[in-house]
Amino acid sequence: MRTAYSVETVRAAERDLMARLPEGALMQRAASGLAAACADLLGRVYGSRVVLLVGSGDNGGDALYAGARLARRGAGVTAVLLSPERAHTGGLAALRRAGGTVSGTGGAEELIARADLVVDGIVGIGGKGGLRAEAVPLAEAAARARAAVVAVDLPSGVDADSGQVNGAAVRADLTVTFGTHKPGLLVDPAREYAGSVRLVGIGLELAAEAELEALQHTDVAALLPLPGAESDKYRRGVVGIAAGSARYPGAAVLAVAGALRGGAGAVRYVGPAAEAVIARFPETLVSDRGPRSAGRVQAWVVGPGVGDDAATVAEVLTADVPVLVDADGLRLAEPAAVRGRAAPTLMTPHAGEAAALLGVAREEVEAARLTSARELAERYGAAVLLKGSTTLVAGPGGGAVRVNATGTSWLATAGSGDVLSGLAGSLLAAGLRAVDAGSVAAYLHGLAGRFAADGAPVGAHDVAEAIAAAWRDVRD
Ligand SMILES: NC(=O)C1=CN([C@@H]2O[C@H](COP(=O)(O)OP(=O)(O)OC[C@H]3O[C@@H](n4cnc5c(N)ncnc54)[C@H](OP(=O)(O)O)[C@@H]3O)[C@@H](O)[C@H]2O)[C@@H](O)CC1
Ligand SMILES: [K+]
Repeated sequence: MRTAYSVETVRAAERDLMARLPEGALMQRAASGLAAACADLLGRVYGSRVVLLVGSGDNGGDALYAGARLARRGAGVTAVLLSPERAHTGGLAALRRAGGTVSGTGGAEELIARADLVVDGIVGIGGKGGLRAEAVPLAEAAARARAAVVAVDLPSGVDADSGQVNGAAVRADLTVTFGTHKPGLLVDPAREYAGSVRLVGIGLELAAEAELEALQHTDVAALLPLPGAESDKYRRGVVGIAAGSARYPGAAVLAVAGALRGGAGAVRYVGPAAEAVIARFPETLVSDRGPRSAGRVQAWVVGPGVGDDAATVAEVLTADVPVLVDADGLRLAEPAAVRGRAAPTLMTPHAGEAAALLGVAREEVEAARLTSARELAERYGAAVLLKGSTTLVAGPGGGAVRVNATGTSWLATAGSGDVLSGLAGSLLAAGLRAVDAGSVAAYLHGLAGRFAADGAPVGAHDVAEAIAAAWRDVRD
């Protein structure tokens, strides 16, 4: 499991560790990891041109000490000091001893344009608000330059805890982060500024709960429902799909396609698209008698393509089994009916649907994805899967939010969400907790999207078909 901790937790762990270590030891650990990453990126350190962008805090100190290490290996290192009188004294002395030079901000843009590597030590976890005005031209020059850009701990200008970006921020090719990932490195929009992320261990012991968790292959493998020798189809769980309409039969077909690959023993379809479903998937149990009379299921999926069928949505919400609400269902569900449910609920909005549920503009959700997912989960007393290039899954009781990074932009295709809801519903029926079902489904769905796309456009049915390959890959 990859985890990310809040700045507050990092600060507390830093204090504990600093009290036990000689002064400056922690910064040396950070600088040594940073210098090694820079050297890897440069390939040949000797003779390379390195520019350090140095702010007034310890983030700048890390950059200066790492610059000193590179200078000792023969790099030409220049530090651009944003506030010369407040730059880290020890770091500055080390750089000078190693033969590095110092410059003010005048002329910095030309230095950056000629550099092989730019190290962004403007600001780290001590940053507040967006990048300050004096730092903006430097970030812009770095973006224009052909140099590789390495961010120290975080790309300067992004918010460590929320992943929000207010105004300009540094765009990095690589971020070298210390002790733990920070939420902003895993959540969009900040994540896009970080480039690839390298974690350097510095010995922090993080006592509090993580803010974010990102499942990896082994975590997903451990959560996948596998049939035992005793399992029959009913013990493996039956998932009910209340989706589709005369106008949108495809949503039903795609939700069933996802559900058949999610590990439930059987898929029961209820609604007006039974013919289309059966034609494509003859193994589906179909019924046109409404959810309540359809026979026992262990979880429901309601909403994809149901159009204006509010009655079906309301009926499913009264079920005493887990319910996944998606698409039209999110618009039609009575908030009180969701909040009043005793069994778990999983809501799966994209940013636009989440915005409608929260009564804000779509842009606000996109700018503050983590806060929005948490807020929705709390308001509705439900687990919330917020779709996007980094899908988030927040639980109703707070706690760590799951973030999924397997997604690909090829998944932004019509019907892909229907496949995801079927898949997640199937995992719910097989007995996974709502947050686990959502995050395992997002993981498999993202992976399936990558396999199906392989660099070319895909349709949602291709994604559904590739889910089996995603399972196999995870279990390998
Ligand atoms: N945690 C750990 O275990 C370890 C942490 N380490 C390192 O320490 C870093 C944290 O250092 P830190 O606390 O000195 O804060 P830092 O990020 O340098 O920024 C503060 C300075 O920036 C300024 N400033 C603020 N906002 C700004 C903005 N928007 N735009 C521009 N400037 C802004 C602010 O100015 P002021 O408000 O005072 O005028 C203040 O002077 C951490 O990220 C990691 O790199 C490692 O060395 C070892 C292990
Ligand atoms: K930085």
